[in-house]
Amino acid sequence: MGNSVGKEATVQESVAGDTGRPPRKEHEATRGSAAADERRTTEDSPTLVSGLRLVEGIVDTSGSPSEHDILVAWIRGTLERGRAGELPGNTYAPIPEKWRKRNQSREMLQFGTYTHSNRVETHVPVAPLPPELDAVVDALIARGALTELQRPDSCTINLYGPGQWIPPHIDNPAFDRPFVTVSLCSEQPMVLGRGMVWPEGGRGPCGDDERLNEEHALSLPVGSAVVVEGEAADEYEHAVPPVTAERISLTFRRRGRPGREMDERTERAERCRRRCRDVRGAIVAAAEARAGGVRRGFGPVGPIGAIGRVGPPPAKPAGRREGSVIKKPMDDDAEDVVGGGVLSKNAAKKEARKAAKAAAKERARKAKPTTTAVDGTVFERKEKVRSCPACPPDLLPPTTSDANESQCADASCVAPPMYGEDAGVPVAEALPSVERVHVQRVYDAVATQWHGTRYRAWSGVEDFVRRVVQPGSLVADVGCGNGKNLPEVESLGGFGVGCDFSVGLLEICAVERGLEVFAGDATCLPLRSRSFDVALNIAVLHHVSSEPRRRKLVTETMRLLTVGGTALFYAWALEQADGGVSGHHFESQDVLVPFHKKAGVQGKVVVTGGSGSGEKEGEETRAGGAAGEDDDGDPTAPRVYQRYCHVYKEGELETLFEHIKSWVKVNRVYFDCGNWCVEAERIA
Ligand SMILES: O=C(O)CCC(=O)C(=O)O
Ligand SMILES: [Fe+2]
Repeated sequence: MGNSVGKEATVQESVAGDTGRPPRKEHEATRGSAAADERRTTEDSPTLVSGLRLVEGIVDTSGSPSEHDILVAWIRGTLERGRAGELPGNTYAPIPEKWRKRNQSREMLQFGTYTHSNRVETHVPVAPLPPELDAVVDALIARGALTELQRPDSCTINLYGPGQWIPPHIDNPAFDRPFVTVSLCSEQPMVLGRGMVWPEGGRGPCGDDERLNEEHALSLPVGSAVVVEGEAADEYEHAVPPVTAERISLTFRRRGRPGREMDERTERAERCRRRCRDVRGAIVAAAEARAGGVRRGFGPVGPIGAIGRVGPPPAKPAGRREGSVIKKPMDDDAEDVVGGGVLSKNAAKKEARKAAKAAAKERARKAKPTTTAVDGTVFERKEKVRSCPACPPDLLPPTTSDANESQCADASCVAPPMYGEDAGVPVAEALPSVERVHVQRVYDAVATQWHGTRYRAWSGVEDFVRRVVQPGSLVADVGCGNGKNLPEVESLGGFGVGCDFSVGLLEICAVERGLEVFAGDATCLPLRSRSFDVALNIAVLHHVSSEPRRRKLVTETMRLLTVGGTALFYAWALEQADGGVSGHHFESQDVLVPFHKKAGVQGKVVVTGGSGSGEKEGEETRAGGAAGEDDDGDPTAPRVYQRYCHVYKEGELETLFEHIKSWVKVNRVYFDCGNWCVEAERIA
């Protein structure tokens, strides 16, 4: 779909105001419901919204009938079936009377998830995404509007007749970002703003705070997709002013995992997150400094669209002022709009409260010296203030004595040093060539393809995470790969820090998932002892080529934990059930397992240098072999790579914990989907 479009689609690039770069002339913007002749370009415009991208040509409008015509015919036919009561559940829902009165009476079809007034109602059945909409999703992914990881599971179809509109709202945070709206039938504007109030589809009274009057409009061409994330999704409301001609929009969203709703639990976690940010910052900064590593800020996260402010600010508010809050007429039943009326109303109040608070703070600051804590509390600077007054004690920064601790209660154990590199073994030299050539470089070379098929934590890992991670937990993912274990951690309110030696995979973690990650050797971690509540070591041990290094990896992972903290280890088993998930059969414990890189999949840049035997090995096994900077010209050519694996016999994995038994207890050993697994706890 859309691939055969003759005209080249445009993807807006970042023109975010704070970059200091002038905005590019990319797309015309129109003001609210204004006529097309009032159009201006973004070049006129000093104020920009980040987090918007426009991708044209998703649905092909050429030919007769075009893809567009066929899709529209299918939507109209489906609507008829809905009106006739032939669709399951609330796939078609009758229009609420209040909406009809305000000419908000656009009709809707919903697939995958039912929402009403912006509330997600999972108990109400609707039809799943049909193949006709799957095809649009495929086109969105093929064109890079979304990644496979962001594949939507829900779609709301809005059918607007002339004069119909959708009021300002913020899409429910239970839906992941980005979400995407595809436009059909006629080109109409979408307007973004803060504190917008549109009681009758036109602009209503706003506060006299300039920011509350901010509005930006983006014209949405037929067949295009607008991709909404970041500020555009969560800081700004969006709305569709009364349309001038029939319009159909398809809004594709992906329902986040439970816990994404703005419920009490999320807010509590958010408060804790703010308080603990300095603790986390210190740990990650230490890791970054020591590893010279890769973490958030790796680069711009894809092109960020932006549109300009259009036209002068609207007239002063017609509402009456009560204190610092503007009372607006016409917003009594605002919660009946698509959902955003509530948010609009609240946003205005919130902004006014915020302004008053900021002014009070400023007065207080001028009056006497103060310190502002991370949770926003302002303290008079009489005595030294701890920045984390209500934090659980185990989340406070380690004290000096902790920093100097001897790592192990029992001198006979292998006492882990404070930082791995304190052992005096530089990481690059310590990495055996077989691991460099047949593990690190292979993952670098196949990272994109690898990521495409492994985007979610294994269910056993997810169960463990759900059991042990609490809001505010610090979680180390040692050998984090493409970061698939950490989103669950974050959705539970935990803070994840990942480490891997494949920069190709880390780039995916940082750029696609926005995770905190750094590059390093998992047997030699630049992280402080006893600073993490939970550690994950998933599918790492089977890539370690000697028993001393396997023990070291186990020690290093356990060293990070606070006393009472737990870690989960997964490693491939020699014993694979026939037809098991991995589909592997191993002849011996130390094996090279082929990975077939498909044609057209670009490998990541390999950054590892070195001139050890590893490179030679890479050349020797070239035909079916290793990956490295010695790859021949075409990085998109199909190729078979060999990954080194040591697969574990029953009973072997737990032996790796024996040398640290005075401070580590193995609580559970089990088999899961072709892996031997250990849950271990730091007890001293
Ligand atoms: O119709 C549109 O363009 C926007 C639809 C929308 O915002 C929604 O359904 O949440
Ligand atoms: Fe929306």
